[in-house]
Amino acid sequence: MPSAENQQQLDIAAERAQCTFNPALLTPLFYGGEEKMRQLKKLEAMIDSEPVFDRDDRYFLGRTERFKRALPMVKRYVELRNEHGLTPEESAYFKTYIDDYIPVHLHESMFLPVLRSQASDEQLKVWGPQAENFHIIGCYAQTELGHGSALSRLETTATLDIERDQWVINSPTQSSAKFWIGTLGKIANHAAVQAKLIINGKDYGAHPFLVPLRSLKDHTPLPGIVIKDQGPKQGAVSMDNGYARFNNVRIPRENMLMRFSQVSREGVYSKPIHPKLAYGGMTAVRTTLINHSALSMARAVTIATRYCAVRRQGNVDLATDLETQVLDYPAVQYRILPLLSHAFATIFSGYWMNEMYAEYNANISKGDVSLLKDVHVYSSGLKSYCTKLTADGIEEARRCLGGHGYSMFSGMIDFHRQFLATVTYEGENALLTQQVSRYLLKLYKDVVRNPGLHLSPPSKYIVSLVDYPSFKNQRCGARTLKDMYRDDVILAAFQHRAARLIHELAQAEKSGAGWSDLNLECMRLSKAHVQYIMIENFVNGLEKRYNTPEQQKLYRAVKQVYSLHVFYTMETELSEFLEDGYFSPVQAAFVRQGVKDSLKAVRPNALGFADCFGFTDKYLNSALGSYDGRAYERLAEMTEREPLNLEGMTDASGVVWGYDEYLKPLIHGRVQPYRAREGAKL
Ligand SMILES: Cc1cc2nc3c(=O)[nH]c(=O)nc-3n(C[C@H](O)[C@H](O)[C@H](O)COP(=O)(O)OP(=O)(O)OC[C@H]3O[C@@H](n4cnc5c(N)ncnc54)[C@H](O)[C@@H]3O)c2cc1C
Repeated sequence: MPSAENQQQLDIAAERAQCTFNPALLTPLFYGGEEKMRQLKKLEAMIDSEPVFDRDDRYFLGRTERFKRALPMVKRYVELRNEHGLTPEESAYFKTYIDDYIPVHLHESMFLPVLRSQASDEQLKVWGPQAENFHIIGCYAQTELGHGSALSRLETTATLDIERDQWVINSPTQSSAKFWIGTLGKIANHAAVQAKLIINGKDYGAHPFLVPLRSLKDHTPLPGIVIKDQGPKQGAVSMDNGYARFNNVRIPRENMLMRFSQVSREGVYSKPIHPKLAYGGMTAVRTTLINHSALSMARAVTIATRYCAVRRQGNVDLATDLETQVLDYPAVQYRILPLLSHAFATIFSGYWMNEMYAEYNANISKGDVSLLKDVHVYSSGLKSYCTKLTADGIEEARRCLGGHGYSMFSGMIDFHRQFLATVTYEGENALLTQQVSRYLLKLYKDVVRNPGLHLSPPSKYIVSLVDYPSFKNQRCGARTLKDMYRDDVILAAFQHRAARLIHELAQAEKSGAGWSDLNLECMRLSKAHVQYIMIENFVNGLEKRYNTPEQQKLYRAVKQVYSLHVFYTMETELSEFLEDGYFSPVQAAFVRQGVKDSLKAVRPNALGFADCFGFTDKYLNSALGSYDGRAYERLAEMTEREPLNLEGMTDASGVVWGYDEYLKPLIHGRVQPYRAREGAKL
């Protein structure tokens, strides 16, 4: 009988042997295609060979140490980027792979996109090269202590001094201090500051201004600016999120970012062609957060699947005397395998969103804003849904690891803490659902007025509401469980549910409810609409990429994951399919059976799917989720590096620091014995 350690290797090998497809064929999907994958894998090898990015002792470090480690990483990252001429995409991947939120992250992910999209061509000519080369290191300063989501209530002001041709930046109150600004606390020397633009006492609302923060000569904060790191946080440990207040800080008029709105030398304001253009940078980041969600979910699934395949616990097989692999318990499968299906659903929607964003970007440079609303709404809806799904999913996957999931060595905790902030930044998730719903509601009203109105494909289903009496009588056509697997049946069900929720929101509004009273309706509707889009993107993406005769094995395997995603999502939202009679109780039972059948179908390939994401062991940094399945050995190896076990905290004979002073007196009875207080009951 093999030892538990050897059994783990046997188990992982047996899991690989039963996979019906070659996982390596799927890996390019998660890296943007074959060619890109090759490049990115080369990049990973380069990073792994650089000691400065070593992560072996990361879990033992506190905030100050992590920040100190991050600074050499920043310098080396920029050196390598320049030396190898990394593209923006490769640079972004570089920072993903080092897996620490280094303090210049926001310079490239937020400040530069804002600069590129909001500065005029002339401004970009001057600032662009300086920022690209990290002479200017920037941050994006929108949020204030008092207001984040309510942009119209920001208090920081930029008042035009026409005579001196300057803006005067002020934070008049404590609540107007900029807060939460990544890269601001210690590193940035410039900020793109959102401030209320004021000319001759007239407030034109928030606009972006380029404000120098620190001297380019010696990095000292400039006069009139109080600037600090804001303190410890749940995650983003190495990032210097910061606080800043401005007291009559003067910048040239030309430091207003003037691509979309301008102010002339005479103080004349010209407004943008579309008010939402000022927040273009946020849309770009929301789009990238969809792919980031997919990869983060995939990471959690990789660790959880591998560990649950080698962890044996409970029921014993009398023939082999082996306990059951925990991945064979339906209750474990039900918590892990749907997460795998969500990772696939999210990556397909990420590609869909990337394409839409690229088209929008190309159009906008020609002054065509026709895609702006779709891009804004779909990036908001998907960001809101996918980041929540992933934040919750990682935690669920961690819990599936039992006690060892609570150890940092599981590799689940550090990256999860970092991920958690995505539900809040770039638009608080619950609030984003209002924007999606408002848009759908408007489309509905427009299409009722004009049934011939052109609707973009993801919202075409709204037309079905025009003939409401017949919409009301729509019913799901599935007669058997097999019917329930049909794409037309599935899509019709999700379309009907979303359309019904639009109608209900419209009715609630008509009956006089204020917008604030409709928060829950908005959350429900946005989720329903996004779930529909994700399923449509999943099925389309799969057909587009893998439906050739040579790829049949792959196609069949991923199609089972697709079915799991569909049935699991339907089951989670079952009441919304049942409440207007669209599903019958029999069809609801089909859905539940579909979940069970899909779990069974996906189970043999679970490890193949975990492998297909292509994560390196270095990146996962997990004792439990490494490729070779040696979970117990790695867990024990990692404890060797725990500082409490090392010299300084434990002496050569194994005795802990402080023993003589604090423990010996207790153990040797040199502390007065316990005596109960008089009258106290024990
Ligand atoms: C790690 C991290 C990094 C960040 N980096 C940056 C950065 O670099 N630059 C920057 O400018 N900002 C940054 N932020 C700030 C972030 O963008 C804001 O925290 C976010 O926009 C939410 O705003 P808030 O904190 O004011 O929350 P609030 O708006 O106060 O929200 C609090 C609660 O109230 C609810 N709520 C608020 N308004 C409504 C409403 N009208 N209807 C219904 N519910 C409502 C919200 O849903 C939420 O649950 C960062 C935040 C974090 C956590």
